[in-house]
Amino acid sequence: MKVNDWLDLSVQPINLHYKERALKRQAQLTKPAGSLGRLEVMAVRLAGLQAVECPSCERVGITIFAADHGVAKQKVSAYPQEVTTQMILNFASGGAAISVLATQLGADFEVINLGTVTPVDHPDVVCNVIASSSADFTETAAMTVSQLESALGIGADAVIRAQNNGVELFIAGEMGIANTTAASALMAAFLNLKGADVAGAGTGVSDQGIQHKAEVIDRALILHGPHLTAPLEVLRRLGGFEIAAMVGAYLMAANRGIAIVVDGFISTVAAYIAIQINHQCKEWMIFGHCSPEAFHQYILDQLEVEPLLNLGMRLGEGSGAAVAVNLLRTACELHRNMATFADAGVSQ
Ligand SMILES: Cc1cc2ncn([C@H]3O[C@H](COP(=O)(O)O)[C@@H](O)[C@H]3O)c2cc1C
Ligand SMILES: O=C(O)c1cccnc1
Repeated sequence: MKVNDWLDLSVQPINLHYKERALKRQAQLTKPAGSLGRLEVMAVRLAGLQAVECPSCERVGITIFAADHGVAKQKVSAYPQEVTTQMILNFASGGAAISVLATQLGADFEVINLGTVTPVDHPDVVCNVIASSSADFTETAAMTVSQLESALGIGADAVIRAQNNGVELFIAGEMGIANTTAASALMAAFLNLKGADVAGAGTGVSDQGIQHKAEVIDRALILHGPHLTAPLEVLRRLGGFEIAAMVGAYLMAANRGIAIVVDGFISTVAAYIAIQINHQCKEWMIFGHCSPEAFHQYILDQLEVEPLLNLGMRLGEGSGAAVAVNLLRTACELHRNMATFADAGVSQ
């Protein structure tokens, strides 16, 4: 798909009939009205998304999009660039946090390498290499138009595969050393802010390191300034392959009608971009958690969404979203299995 085709991708409407039926069911369950709080809200929302009275979150699909960033050479991360490749191998061999969480959830788990400086060779890693890295956006655009199109398409294809495998809930995770700098730069461009407003600790850089990140972002904003207008052009200039793949995945999930659980800071920036392209796709997004990464809460506020969890998690990989699936499963179990007042002979 060409860049402009992404702007025309439709978003599937929510099924209001099933949402209404789920709401009526909730009213009949043996509890004071509203007493299960957001668990009720989530079950009803999922019913509208899945077009069933009793939704299910048993079939979860987790795809990790991984890529290196040219801006890493500006020393914006607490970790060296080769960690991207090392973690890809760790995802595939089961040792990463998201690998453990995916196993716990019984999720379909896929790792896609979109381009790393240190090549990856592992039978369980899907290699869709666009280039060895995105370009350093303090010097030039992070991606060419064709690289952006490839990345968006790789994300979308992952969702189509997940749907063909019967996935009910999709999580995009990311890995890419320096990607908090890219995510912060993207938000500065969208919200017309300065580096200092958006830069955070990422993997754990010092206060001085955060100041340096802010300066790197400011340099990029000056370089690309006049061109930072259309959302996909902002993404092309300041993003990265894995962030673009998440945008493509979210847009395709909304088009095909698959509920999404959004993860932390970087994923939320990708969700924000997808929403800038088509506001309706927000309906398909459940925000899993809030990361302590500076500025995550601000974006969630801008989007007027309330994440399910706030556990101080600042890992990425899709990990916060995966933990939130447990709550969604609980919401679905209660909705499906509680007795009604009539069944249990309880006075209403
Ligand atoms: C061992 C390790 C595992 C990770 N898993 C996710 N990230 C997270 O940290 C990176 C972003 O932070 P920054 O912008 O500071 O580089 C991303 O790759 C993100 O997913 C990790 C980072 C490390 C070091
Ligand atoms: O919130 C996140 O997703 C995050 C924060 C810091 C580093 N990596 C990921």
